[in-house]
Amino acid sequence: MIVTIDGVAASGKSSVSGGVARALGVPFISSGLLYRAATLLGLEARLDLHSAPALLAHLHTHPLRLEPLAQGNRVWQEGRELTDELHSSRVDRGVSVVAVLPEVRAWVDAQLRALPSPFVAEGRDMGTNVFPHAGAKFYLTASPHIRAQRRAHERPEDVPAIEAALIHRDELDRVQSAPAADAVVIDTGPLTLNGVIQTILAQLPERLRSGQVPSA
Ligand SMILES: Nc1ncnc2c1ncn2[C@@H]1O[C@H](COP(=O)(O)OP(=O)(O)O)[C@@H](O)[C@H]1O
Ligand SMILES: Nc1ccn([C@@H]2O[C@H](COP(=O)(O)OP(=O)(O)O)[C@@H](O)[C@H]2O)c(=O)n1
Repeated sequence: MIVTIDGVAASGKSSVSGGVARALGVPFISSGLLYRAATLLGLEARLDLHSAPALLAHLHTHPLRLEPLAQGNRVWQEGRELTDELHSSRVDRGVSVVAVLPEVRAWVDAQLRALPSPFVAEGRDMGTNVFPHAGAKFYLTASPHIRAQRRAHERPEDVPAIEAALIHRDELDRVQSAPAADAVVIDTGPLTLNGVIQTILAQLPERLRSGQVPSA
């Protein structure tokens, strides 16, 4: 069984998915980390981030591995852990350029679909494109200002600069960020993190909530 939690940048996808996954006793998958890792490798190798052939050739010679641990996902490039470097402002700025490339999206999708279920998957297109047959789908939103206030605890820039960057990234990500028609949309603005987690758990089918998560 797969639960998808999509949404806009800094809407709480990763924190909420972690809480929901822990409550269900399953792993969660942060798809955005693969886009971030591809971007980091591209920046380090001074590649043109608009060039899918250059990026994919580099990814083939420098394979990435997503480790979907319950306490937080990690990304490895062979023996090197990239996780701590994936949330820098320079990766934030480049990632939407990389994520718009269909060839890169196909590369990420193939890695995600190869992971064994059950799990909670979070990102932009988990419920629409990657796992359209998921057992339950959610989509998180919040105003740009609230999201910038939250992210200000995690970035060196001030709230107005973060808000402007989030609005810009929302626009670049717009195509792959549409909610699934059958997703439950949750405005996280008035809710605490735990409030969002409980809202989702309360809306899951009973067979999932009871912790009896089937493997397919
Ligand atoms: N409902 C909420 N209320 C308050 N803070 C939240 C809420 N949801 C998430 N946060 C905080 O906002 C920040 C961004 O959340 P995160 O899970 O990284 O979002 P995303 O994965 O969508 O980018 C984190 O510091 C997280 O603790
Ligand atoms: N399923 C996904 C996940 C992320 N992404 C891209 O990866 C970027 C980073 O996503 P993320 O979920 O790690 O980070 P935030 O947008 O939550 O800050 C997004 O801005 C998108 O460009 C995507 O296109 N599709």
